[in-house]
Amino acid sequence: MYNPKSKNLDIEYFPSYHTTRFQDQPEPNIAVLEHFVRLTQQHEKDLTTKQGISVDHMRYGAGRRLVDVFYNERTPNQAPLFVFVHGGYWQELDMSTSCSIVGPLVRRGYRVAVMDYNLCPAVSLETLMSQFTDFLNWIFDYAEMTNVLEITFAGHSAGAHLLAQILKHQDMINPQRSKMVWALVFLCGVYDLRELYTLESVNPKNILGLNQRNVEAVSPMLWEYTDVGIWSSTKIYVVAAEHDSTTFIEQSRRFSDVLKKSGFKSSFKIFHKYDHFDIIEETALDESEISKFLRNIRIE
Ligand SMILES: N[C@@H](CC(=O)c1ccccc1NC=O)C(=O)O
Repeated sequence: MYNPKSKNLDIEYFPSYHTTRFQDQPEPNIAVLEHFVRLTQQHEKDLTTKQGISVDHMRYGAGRRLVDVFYNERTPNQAPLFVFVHGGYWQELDMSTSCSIVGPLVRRGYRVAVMDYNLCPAVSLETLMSQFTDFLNWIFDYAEMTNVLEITFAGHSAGAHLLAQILKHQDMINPQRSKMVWALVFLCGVYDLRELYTLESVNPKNILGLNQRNVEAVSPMLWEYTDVGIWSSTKIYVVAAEHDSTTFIEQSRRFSDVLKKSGFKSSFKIFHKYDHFDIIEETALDESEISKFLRNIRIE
């Protein structure tokens, strides 16, 4: 559907097969994932032990519904808030691998919230999505309570998919809230799950709980967006990595088109040289291309 030339959808939907790194290893796809987990866990440890960053542990619900908020002694009271939603195909990864983005943003004056969520199959994808909208409510309440004036949200991969719900729930996001949202950054996401849910590799034993009837309702590419006007001051960036599959890159391109046609201020961008994983790993480096992009959003 998104890559007419593909003969193997399992490969199209497995980001680790598309890295160009670790080619000297017997299985580069396994090596890239191991490296990602090791490096991002180190990033998380370094924040508090080496970088003088403090963290408040909070929760928006039971189980894994956690929010960690990071700041340092120079963080202003009304600091802009940056919220990160991790990926892992709704079934893997957690807070310990999701804090790479924190350091450079805290050093630039942001308060950074990293959220975690209950994973499939403990919950179905539909339940996870509804718990994610509870999180959105929670974070806007938190922002209002702490006098935050400006929020940017970023989601990676499955986290970008979850984040797309912010554009749909007009009942919850009133104009006062949408005006606070400076930017939405969708990194390397999937927005149409119709091909993906049929794949045993991505959705083993249907742990996502999807079928032909509910798959469209969980596919942001297929949603109808109304009340777009309340988002007129929010910039939307749909970002893909050069070394992601054609399917992933095309999903991002088409999702940005859908948003633009619906009336949002969306732009599509391919980040050269990055793959699905180092685009996140390098958010930990103050001078990487992805870090420069993220901090320039505010002054663009
Ligand atoms: N098992 C997958 C891993 C994966 O999809 C993934 C890993 C880290 C962060 C995001 C991911 N994908 C989507 O959410 C793979 O081998 O590509």
